[in-house]
Amino acid sequence: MSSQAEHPWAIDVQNATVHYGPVQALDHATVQLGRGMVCGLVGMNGSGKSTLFKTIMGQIKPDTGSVQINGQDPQQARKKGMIGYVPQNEAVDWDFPISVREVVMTGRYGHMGFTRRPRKADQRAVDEALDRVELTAYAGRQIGQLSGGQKKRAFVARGIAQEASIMLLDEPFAGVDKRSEATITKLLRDVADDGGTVLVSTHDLHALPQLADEAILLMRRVLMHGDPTRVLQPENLAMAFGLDPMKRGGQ
Ligand SMILES: Nc1ncnc2c1ncn2[C@@H]1O[C@H](COP(=O)(O)OP(=O)(O)OP(=O)(O)O)[C@@H](O)[C@H]1O
Repeated sequence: MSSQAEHPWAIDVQNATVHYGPVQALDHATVQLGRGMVCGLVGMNGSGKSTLFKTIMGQIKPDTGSVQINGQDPQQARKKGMIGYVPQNEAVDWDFPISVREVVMTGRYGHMGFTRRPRKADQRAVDEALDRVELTAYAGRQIGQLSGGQKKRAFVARGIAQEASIMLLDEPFAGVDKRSEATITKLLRDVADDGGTVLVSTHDLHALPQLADEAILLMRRVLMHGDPTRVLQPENLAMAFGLDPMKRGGQ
């Protein structure tokens, strides 16, 4: 990671504005994240969280501003396998005929070259990632034939096998059992402890201080970015949600 470490920010989004036709999804959003940390991304439905992820991955080019990943163009960074992504459930075709193991193996494509033929190191990385998310016994199963929590863990395993230094997770705790939540939370901490950068959107505000070192409150623009406990102060949540969502039991 020496060349990456020369750049002060792993994720550097400056003044990004994104429109879908007439809908403005991001409004001059600036997000700068360092290494060795987990950052929670909080905002109501439609506040631009998924759009921010797509912008960081280079899937969307903002109308204004700039995006750099470890000092590089985001599309290049993604091609090099720097960014692991756990999508929202809705963004995945769960009927696709692919096994859990094959999904995790797609994380190794960046390591394989043109042939995409897995070598021993790739097989080992996939085995280890499946073990860490406790899905070894489910490796041969079609990806749709897993519980909600197991599906999320499979995509987290893909990011681990990829050895991505940046992990983006879009609501990994939605519809997830406690065991999966604990496993995923621990793995994200491990990624951060290894010097990685984790950005995770969540509606579980109660768990945020345990999960994250920093938090971002998004409402098309960044309303606040800082210590999770400070960001979660009722007056800040009222700005982002209209009323105190902690009293509504999350969301
Ligand atoms: N492909 C699209 N075409 C048109 N509008 C879109 C598209 N994707 C998102 N939007 C709109 O952009 C805004 C931001 O959407 P986005 O999905 O980024 O929000 P979000 O915070 O991730 O929401 P949620 O919590 O519901 O997942 C919303 O108003 C949404 O309706």
